[in-house]
Amino acid sequence: MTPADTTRRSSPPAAVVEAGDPALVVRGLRKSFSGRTVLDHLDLHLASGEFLALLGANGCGKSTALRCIVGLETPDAGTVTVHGHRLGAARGTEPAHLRRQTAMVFQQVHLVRRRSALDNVCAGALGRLPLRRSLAPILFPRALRQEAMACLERVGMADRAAEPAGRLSGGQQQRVAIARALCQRAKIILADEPVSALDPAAAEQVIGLLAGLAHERGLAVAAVLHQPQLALRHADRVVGLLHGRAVLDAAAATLTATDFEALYAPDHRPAEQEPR
Ligand SMILES: Nc1ncnc2c1ncn2[C@@H]1O[C@H](COP(=O)(O)OP(=O)(O)OP(=O)(O)O)[C@@H](O)[C@H]1O
Repeated sequence: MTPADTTRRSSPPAAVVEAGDPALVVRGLRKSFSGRTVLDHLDLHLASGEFLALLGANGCGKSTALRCIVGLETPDAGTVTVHGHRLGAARGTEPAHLRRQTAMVFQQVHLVRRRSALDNVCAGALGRLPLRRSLAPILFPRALRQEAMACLERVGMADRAAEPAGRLSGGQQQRVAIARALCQRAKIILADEPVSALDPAAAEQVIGLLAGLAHERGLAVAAVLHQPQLALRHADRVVGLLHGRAVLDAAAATLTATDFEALYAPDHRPAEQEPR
């Protein structure tokens, strides 16, 4: 099967179409590092209520795509539109409430290990707290603590709220990181390999949780995965990247494991390029 054979442009699920404007639209995203093309006119869209799995071989540009979308990298070209608002290429210029609409969850959870799970979740709201309130956890308002506890409840971690994050298992820490994204009140969650360090049961739980947040809360959720079977079980739609381009974009229900072979075929792995 050639990469072209894997290309399927299908409509998103009916519920997604009814949700109206996509939460996130990426058009023509390009990014090079030292003259080496990593993203090559990448197009991507994500609707509210949709759980999208982003797959592809090591080095095909998945993380770079998410990092460009949230502004951790500056794309060379292309546009990112969040809920109808086009974000600037030089990020940080858009209103803070727009920036907060998108939260990123990483494989490395970036929790403060010695602080409680609850404090870590409260930290998701720092961007909307007055500065003096955000300086010390003891100043977190009561209402915020209640909201953070509700977020922990949603991810099944309320009973560990007082536990230092560093004492939790990898899967539990990942769930706390997702609760922190909820406390940010993000409408879009982008998860970069959220389960790569987890055992199969914990991975299933975390991916099921992300899918649930999309389907039950109407969040737009995209996760980079290295497990096609997880994607097939939980995702509404799968996008496959090859050399920084989306070569597969199809409803998960229409795919089988063989549809992913071209993404991982050795001769299709990113080659060392001559700088352009
Ligand atoms: N800041 C950077 N500077 C230079 N090169 C980078 C930088 N970030 C990423 N790259 C390169 O861009 C390419 C794509 O990296 P990226 O992390 O996006 O791939 P990926 O698809 O997420 O891979 P993996 O599945 O291994 O995490 C790689 O060759 C990587 O070395």
